[in-house]
Amino acid sequence: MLRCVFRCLRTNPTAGQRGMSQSSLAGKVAIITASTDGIGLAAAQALGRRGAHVVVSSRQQANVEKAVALLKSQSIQVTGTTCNVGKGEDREKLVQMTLEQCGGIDILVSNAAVNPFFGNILDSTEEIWDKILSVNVKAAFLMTKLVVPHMAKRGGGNVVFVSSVAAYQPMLALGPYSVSKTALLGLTRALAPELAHSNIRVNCVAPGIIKTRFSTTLWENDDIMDEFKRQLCIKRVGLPEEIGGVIAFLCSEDASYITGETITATGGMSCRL
Ligand SMILES: NC(=O)c1ccc[n+]([C@@H]2O[C@H](COP(=O)([O-])OP(=O)(O)OC[C@H]3O[C@@H](n4cnc5c(N)ncnc54)[C@H](O)[C@@H]3O)[C@@H](O)[C@H]2O)c1
Repeated sequence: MLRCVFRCLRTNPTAGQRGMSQSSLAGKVAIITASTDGIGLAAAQALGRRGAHVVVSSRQQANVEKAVALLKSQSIQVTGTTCNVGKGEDREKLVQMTLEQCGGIDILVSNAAVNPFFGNILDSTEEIWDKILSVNVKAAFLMTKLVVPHMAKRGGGNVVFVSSVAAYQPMLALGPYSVSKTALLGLTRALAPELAHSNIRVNCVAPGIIKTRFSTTLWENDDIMDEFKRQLCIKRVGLPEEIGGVIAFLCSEDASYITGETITATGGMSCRL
């Protein structure tokens, strides 16, 4: 047993043992879904600044082109394509293009999400549930399933799901969306033990209220924000880069002993299931 452990340590040295910065992602290839704006774009910037080649995507070609130009202007290695994560052929195209243009896949950040419904949960329809679960949960799993064999070929990798503080305490009028985000906590825990054998870590980040287009109705409303601030230790809305940094940490060797976990980044809101 001990001999096996030592052999393992010899064949899998940590970044520190290899003498490189543990937060460096040089040579890594990272796919980030819905990454032309908001938290996805901030994650691409954080991963790219640490040396990863980032593959950005979203549904609109014009948005992809804009994000690629921005990242290039920041000296980040970047490739872009359109991808609707709800469509199987788009997911496959994204993976195929990454393999052809970047030679492999080391990181997946599953960030895309929709929320087409505000209201009492009992007023939500089957169509709404299908849409929310399909994009927010099923596509996250199916993207993971597609990239895992390619990560395994490279000797390991990292998957990060983007959940929400709403996973812990469903937000008023956001019942189905909140439930989809709770499902991602479960998906993280279900995948981590299976993928540990392939040296793939699976983690999740649960942001609080972050200033992006997605949450405009929350942070633009003073009454809602006053109520939220009462629950916060850090009395302000979060910024996309404050989540991008957490994602990059989870994908780095600094987090080499972390898997199956969700990191909450909420400005100190209490999060308990
Ligand atoms: N902003 C917040 O306060 C907040 C808080 C907690 C969690 N989140 C989560 O962070 C993630 C990113 O959101 P954001 O706040 O950066 O907003 P955002 O609007 O910039 O990002 C969401 C993106 O998902 C994209 N998207 C939706 N359906 C898609 C599909 N089928 N295929 C591809 N892309 C699709 C949208 O076009 C949009 O660009 C989401 O998962 C969201 O649930 C956001």
